[in-house]
Amino acid sequence: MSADPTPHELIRFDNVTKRFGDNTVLDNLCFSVETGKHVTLIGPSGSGKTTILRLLMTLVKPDEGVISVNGGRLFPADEKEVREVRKNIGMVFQQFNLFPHMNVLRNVTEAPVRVLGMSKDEAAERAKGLLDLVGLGDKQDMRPTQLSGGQQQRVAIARALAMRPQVLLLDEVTSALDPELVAGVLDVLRDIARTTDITMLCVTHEMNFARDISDDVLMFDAGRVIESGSPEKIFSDPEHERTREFLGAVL
Ligand SMILES: Nc1ncnc2c1ncn2[C@@H]1O[C@H](COP(=O)(O)OP(=O)(O)OP(=O)(O)O)[C@@H](O)[C@H]1O
Repeated sequence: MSADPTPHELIRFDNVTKRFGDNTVLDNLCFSVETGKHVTLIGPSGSGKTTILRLLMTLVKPDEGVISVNGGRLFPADEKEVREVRKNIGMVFQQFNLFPHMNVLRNVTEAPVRVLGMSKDEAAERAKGLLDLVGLGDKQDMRPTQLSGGQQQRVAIARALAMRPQVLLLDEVTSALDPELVAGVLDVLRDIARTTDITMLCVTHEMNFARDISDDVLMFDAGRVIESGSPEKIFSDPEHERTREFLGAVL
């Protein structure tokens, strides 16, 4: 298989292997995500889903293989190329990791001003639009500690979007939230999926959410994609025994 992405492929993993010591977490993994699509990774705990997102954020490096994003290389690549390619990628983590000493508006404007060189006025104007989008237009002067976990996570979503990424990585973004706060965050993400053209790659245990927003669902097991398809196909008529077992346990 050629390691060059086609024009429609925003993300491409070619024979990517990642080991932690003796533990082969990703095993010659191949998959791609087309521009504008919403793709969800599902699978048992420890199957390597979060590791995929961490590779895309360059928080860890693969041992072998090629990772491409938007036609550029993340691996193997020199630092300059990695910096350029990384600008296409935003991520929301389980923990919101907001800057506690900055108010909500500044949390959203800080990176566009510092990293993209955006003027403070332009960054503030865009941030206000994004805070409206996540339902927090009236909270811009608050500190993160004055907000609920769900509100903090919505600020983290606005902060990721403020960098104008082409792809948004979502790593179990509701798993640290109290149950009553989950729906508000997922509704915001559903809106973003519906109203923007951003590409999304999600790891989630929220199967109804996955069913709602996904164009494609990839089922992982032991570091490989064992089955992929539309949510209708994967959730209603899975082919693989491991997928049936997994869905039987979580649905
Ligand atoms: N920094 C690390 N050092 C050592 N082992 C690691 C590290 N990060 C992940 N692992 C191991 O890699 C495997 C895959 O982890 P990963 O977090 O990608 O799985 P996951 O599918 O996202 O699981 P979960 O659904 O529980 O979050 C696990 O066995 C984990 O212990």
